[in-house]
Amino acid sequence: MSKIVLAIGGNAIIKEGQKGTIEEQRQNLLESSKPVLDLMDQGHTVVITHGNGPQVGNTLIRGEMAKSVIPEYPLDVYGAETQGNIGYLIQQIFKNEMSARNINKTIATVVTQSVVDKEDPAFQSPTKPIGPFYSKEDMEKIVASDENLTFVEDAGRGYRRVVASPKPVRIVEKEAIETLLNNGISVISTGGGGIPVVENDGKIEGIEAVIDKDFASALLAADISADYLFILTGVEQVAINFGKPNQENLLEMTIDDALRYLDEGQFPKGSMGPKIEAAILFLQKGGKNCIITSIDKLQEALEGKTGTRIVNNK
Ligand SMILES: Nc1ncnc2c1ncn2[C@@H]1O[C@H](COP(=O)(O)OP(=O)(O)O)[C@@H](O)[C@H]1O
Ligand SMILES: NC(=O)OP(=O)(O)O
Repeated sequence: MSKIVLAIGGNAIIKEGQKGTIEEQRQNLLESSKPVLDLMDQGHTVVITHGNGPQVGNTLIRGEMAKSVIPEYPLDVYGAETQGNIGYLIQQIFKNEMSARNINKTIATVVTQSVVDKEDPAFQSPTKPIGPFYSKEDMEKIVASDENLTFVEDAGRGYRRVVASPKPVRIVEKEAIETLLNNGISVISTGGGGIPVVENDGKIEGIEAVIDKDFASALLAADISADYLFILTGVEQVAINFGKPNQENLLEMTIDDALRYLDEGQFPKGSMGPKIEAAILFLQKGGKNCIITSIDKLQEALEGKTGTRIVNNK
């Protein structure tokens, strides 16, 4: 049986066009839970990590809009809020579904911190899209009212606010996660890439950013010697010439292929790019199997029938 890290995108929990109500998120997570429960049922050890881009952006807006009556919090604390919120939904849905399917397992969420380098150049140039998608017109109105805000066009889906996204260098709760796994407990962790923290004089403290959950998941998967890292997103396979008439879906890609396609601009920075870079990171840290696919194709991808497997050079 395998140890499998499953990284679920924030955009799979709040889908394009949805407002992000709790009912919508519950329904999306319930649908996502079924293929994951199948893996647990087969005896695999599962770690679920998840994105928080839409959720942390919404929480930030909530804080900004309410600031005349209650204090605003820093972005790392909002990240922690989303870990609790999403972890709660996932563990409740999984617990209920496990009971219904007679899967005798325990699942728990670990509030997880990821150490970043305070000198990371990413603090000087925000790249991580968070929160809702805006039309160009609405985005321009927001920028006119607050010129400190930066937006980018996100993979043809509209404009989103961007914040700094430094690279994770260490998962603080790694040992706690391993201990739970070694005792047969399924774990939800590293939500939103982990709460960003920096080390100062031997102490850790929060810093305002949103970490890419695919990088943090790759780091965690390597740290715990996972057999598989699955990066689960909105497409069944990675493609070259994505969205064009000559689109070609890829079943397998070596590190060298991936680097060449990245150079060619086949994988945009705000969407597929970080996933490919995270896959390379996992392999370079000794990982063997990284597969990018959609959650409904999990089983077929594990069997090698679909998904895109990123592999070491041959
Ligand atoms: N070359 C590509 N191949 C496949 N999908 C791509 C490619 N380039 C961009 N995409 C888009 O990137 C999306 C994944 O990024 P995103 O939605 O930001 O991730 P997440 O699922 O983590 O929220 C895919 O669903 C697809 O729409
Ligand atoms: N933190 C993070 O990577 O979130 P998304 O997957 O929602 O972009």
